[in-house]
Amino acid sequence: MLFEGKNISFSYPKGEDILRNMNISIESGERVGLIAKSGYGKSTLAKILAGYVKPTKGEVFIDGKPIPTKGHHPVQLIYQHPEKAINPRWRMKEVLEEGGVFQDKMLQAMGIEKHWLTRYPRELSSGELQRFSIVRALGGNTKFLIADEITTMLDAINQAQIWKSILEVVEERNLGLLVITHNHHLANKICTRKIYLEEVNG
Ligand SMILES: Nc1ncnc2c1ncn2[C@@H]1O[C@H](COP(=O)(O)OP(=O)(O)OP(=O)(O)O)[C@@H](O)[C@H]1O
Repeated sequence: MLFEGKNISFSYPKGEDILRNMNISIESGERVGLIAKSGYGKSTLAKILAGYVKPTKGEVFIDGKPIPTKGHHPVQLIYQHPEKAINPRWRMKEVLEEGGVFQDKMLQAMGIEKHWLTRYPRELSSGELQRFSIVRALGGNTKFLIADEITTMLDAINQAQIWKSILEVVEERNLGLLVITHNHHLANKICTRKIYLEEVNG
């Protein structure tokens, strides 16, 4: 499968253009690092690619067709701040079910303890919450995964463990992965290709 953002431009109301005619493409099985300095528009691009925000110009395609707006979105975004992406009124089991049926082995791989499932988001740390948003994003219909600075709140050991588990799933299911980061070391370790947003933004 081929995932493409074509001629994407974007500006927030009353703001200047953040993205200008930029193009990006990712094939299944590729792990692409998207690197740019803070405030350059990485998270904005992530939201556009995952269908949360409509670009001012341009479109997002899978295999040459616009992505359907209904049903499970094949491109799933994991945010930097999980608390912004999780309904505070749901217990964690319901949060996970939003992504479809989840497997026990995924919970284990992400280091999620069974008794956390009956807790509310406020009863977990950000690192623990992030593990849930990763499992939710890896629901069965996901074909491409966008990880937007997802492990910045974790210590080095947990960061390595979580990335190892994500990469196992990505490889097993031949998913395409976009890793948004300003950490060159992480990108070098994980990615098969790197894109510098400053270079591709027109
Ligand atoms: N909802 C919004 N309304 C107006 N401006 C916004 C909004 N969200 C972000 N911006 C501005 O758009 C620019 C790009 O923001 P974005 O979050 O995409 O950058 P980023 O590259 O992901 O930054 P960081 O690495 O610091 O997370 C920033 O200057 C930001 O202040």
